[in-house]
Amino acid sequence: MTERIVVVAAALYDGDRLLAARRSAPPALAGRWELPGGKVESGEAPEQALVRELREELGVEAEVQDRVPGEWPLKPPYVLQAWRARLRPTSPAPKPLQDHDELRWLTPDELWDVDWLDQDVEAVGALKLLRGAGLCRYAAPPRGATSPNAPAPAPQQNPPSS
Ligand SMILES: Nc1nc2c([nH]c(=O)n2[C@H]2C[C@H](O)[C@@H](COP(=O)(O)OP(=O)(O)OP(=O)(O)O)O2)c(=O)[nH]1
Repeated sequence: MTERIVVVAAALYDGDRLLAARRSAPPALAGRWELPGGKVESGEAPEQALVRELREELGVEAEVQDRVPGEWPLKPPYVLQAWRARLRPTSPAPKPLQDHDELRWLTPDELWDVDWLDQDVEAVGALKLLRGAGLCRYAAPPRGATSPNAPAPAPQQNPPSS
């Protein structure tokens, strides 16, 4: 059986803004947006791989937090996993040093404004499953929509007074 190789991706937050990175290569993926990260190397823990990839690709020092529930198959033998992360207070700001040609910090309302890679649509949709204030506004895009916007949550109904 072929070995599975995990690609780790960061849901890197600054407050409630999520970092999206536009791929510059390979040609088939260039121009599409992803959560930055890369392949876990032999002997590496996923969290270590993510810190390394974020340092190499963006020049940042990141702290990896909790895992985003789920796992998304890529071209075999790769599978995508995502982790919530944030910048360490002393970290430089991210720059597109490797593999990317543009970065965007997306507010919750802008989350679906970029053309995510197919599996990232699933991964970004799963961010709503994370615990944490503000994140409950994230929702998966409607099926078939090309540039969906996450709907605002329904206003909370007050219970009827008796
Ligand atoms: N990093 C990353 N890769 C993703 C995502 N979604 C997705 O389909 N992929 C694909 C693109 C690539 O085919 C593969 C990861 O390759 P990569 O080029 O980022 O990995 P790497 O930095 O370790 O690359 P390399 O050493 O092989 O050059 O997974 C995502 O959100 N983040």
